[in-house]
Amino acid sequence: MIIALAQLNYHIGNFGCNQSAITWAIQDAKNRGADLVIFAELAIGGYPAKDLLRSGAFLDQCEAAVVEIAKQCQDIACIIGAPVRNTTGKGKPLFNAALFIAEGKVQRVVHKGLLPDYDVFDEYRYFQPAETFGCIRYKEQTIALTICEDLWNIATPKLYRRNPMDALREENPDIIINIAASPFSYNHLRERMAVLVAHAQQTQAPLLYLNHVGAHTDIIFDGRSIVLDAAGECVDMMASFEEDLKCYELKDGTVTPLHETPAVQPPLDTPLIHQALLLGIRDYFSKSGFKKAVVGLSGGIDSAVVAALACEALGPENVMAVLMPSVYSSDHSVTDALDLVHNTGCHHEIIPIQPMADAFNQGLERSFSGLAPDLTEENIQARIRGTLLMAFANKRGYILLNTSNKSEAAVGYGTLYGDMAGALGVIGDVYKTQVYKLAGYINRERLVIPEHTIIKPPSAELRPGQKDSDSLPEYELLDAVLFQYIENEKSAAQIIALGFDEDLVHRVISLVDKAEFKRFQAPPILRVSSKAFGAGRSMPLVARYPL
Ligand SMILES: Nc1ncnc2c1ncn2[C@@H]1O[C@H](COP(=O)(O)OP(=O)(O)OC[C@H]2O[C@@H]([n+]3cccc(C(=O)O)c3)[C@H](O)[C@@H]2O)[C@@H](O)[C@H]1O
Ligand SMILES: Nc1ncnc2c1ncn2[C@@H]1O[C@H](COP(=O)(O)OP(=O)(O)OP(=O)(O)O)[C@@H](O)[C@H]1O
Ligand SMILES: NC(=O)CC[C@H](N)C(=O)O
Repeated sequence: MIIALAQLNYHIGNFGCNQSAITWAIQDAKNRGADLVIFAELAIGGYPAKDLLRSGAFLDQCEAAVVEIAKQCQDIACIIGAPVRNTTGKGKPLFNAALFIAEGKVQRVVHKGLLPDYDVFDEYRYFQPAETFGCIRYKEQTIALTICEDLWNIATPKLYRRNPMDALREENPDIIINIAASPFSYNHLRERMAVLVAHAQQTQAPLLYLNHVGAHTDIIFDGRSIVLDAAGECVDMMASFEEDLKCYELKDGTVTPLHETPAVQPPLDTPLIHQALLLGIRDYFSKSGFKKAVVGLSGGIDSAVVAALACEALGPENVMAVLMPSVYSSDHSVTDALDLVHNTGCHHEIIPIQPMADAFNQGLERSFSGLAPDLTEENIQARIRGTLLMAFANKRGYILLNTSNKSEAAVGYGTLYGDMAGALGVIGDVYKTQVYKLAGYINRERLVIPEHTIIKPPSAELRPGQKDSDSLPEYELLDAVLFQYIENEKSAAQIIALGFDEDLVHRVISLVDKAEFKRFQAPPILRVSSKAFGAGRSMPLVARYPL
């Protein structure tokens, strides 16, 4: 049996576009002699379709799409993920299903048993879990057909009481197929491979794992679909962050790629994050119908990295950098920013903000008489910049890219309605220390991020001689504590037990907790870690904590 894996970039709710891609893949698989073509979890409709799954019209379109696909599956079979209405009258209104289509109609509907509701996942909101599990048969092969999380109950401690593979293994499957929607995070890939290898080895059967590729606002799918042999050895890995279609022959319990398979090197974190952010920016723009971006360029590292990524993702001709010096801006603020403009080839404008800051301060003079200048006036500068950038967005149809990094977002080091403005947080899940690594990687072949931008001490330049280190611990230390608190979800006591200074840990945790109100108003952030701010870290806003 020849099996094609179609790793596609879907557009949530864009049925026309998804249908064309699926039709093309079915045709391509047929041309290559495939007997079966496989598409990802909830390929019909897209993942995560969220509350669109509550719309009858959306579900009708999903059903219509399945009918169209079935018509194309006369001389080829197909497995595809789709939401399916629950007609049992019990439980949630939908199943998250894998449809097995052959001879022009849906032959079997397999329901997902384990529904993730942690981190960014919210499947119990919509779907009823499967109660029973059984293999499907096709061309004399017994296939354990599973849907993403169905394979994930092997961690200790176990997340669920059931393990669908325990039932499926009793039928001695010839192959395990897993259709997935497994979002990228740089620290998720090893875990994913370990889960798949364990199943191939336990079942002693080859495993075909098919993932989505493409970004949907914050969530980025990396593709990297995986083929394992019955010993759990990796036979092939499909393209990273790109669409791909590959064919494999399944014969006598062995799966053989029908193409050259170059050796796969274990990927490094920084190049992966770089690729993920490019795809995140590109898909946000293309799927929302925008072409051009605007960025406030300060001469600092964060805006330089965001501007460089935007130039690479969208083309420098589609990026406008706005330089907005104030009286507190150093000379190098403008010269470093101009160097980046020169290195990337993007457009730029220089708008000094002092006249506007003076006008604000004069306007407030009477109201604030007798009160010493403080953060208020500093924040006015950040808000003038935010206002000007949004004016560019409004007048010229640009999208404003936000430049806050994860360290700042964590401790609330940013001004509401000022530098926190923007449609998409490009590096909001990248700690400051990782931003430097990203800058080094962007410069790997030629100088893009100016050398001086990289070596100078970070500063908000909102008052004379200001440095980030005046108000924050050194970033190496700050990021190490933040990682333990946010990604590893450790308590203050546990972090202190790791050897960090007690006062520092309490201070950092208190800053993080107190800044929840800011993150509620922040733009969506491209998720590249296992714990990003946004949907995957849900905290109460009005509450008394730390506990
Ligand atoms: N729990 C709560 N729920 C809802 N709102 C709450 C709140 N607590 C305070 N607030 C409101 O928020 C206001 C304070 O927030 P906000 O106005 O943003 O200002 P604030 O946090 O006081 O100051 C901004 C901070 O960000 C730093 N910054 C600014 C710009 C750029 C950079 C950089 O280098 O990246 C750093 C700056 O140095 C300063 O430390 C309060 O006046 C209050 O109105
Ligand atoms: N002089 C400026 N000209 C243009 N934009 C600015 C300027 N100063 C700040 N910004 C915008 O506000 C954001 C916050 O910048 P700020 O300099 O306060 O600290 P930062 O977070 O360290 O960022 P960066 O490393 O980009 O300077 C910047 O990333 C930039 O988008
Ligand atoms: N769609 C899913 O079931 C995804 C959950 C899974 N554990 C993953 O991230 O790979």
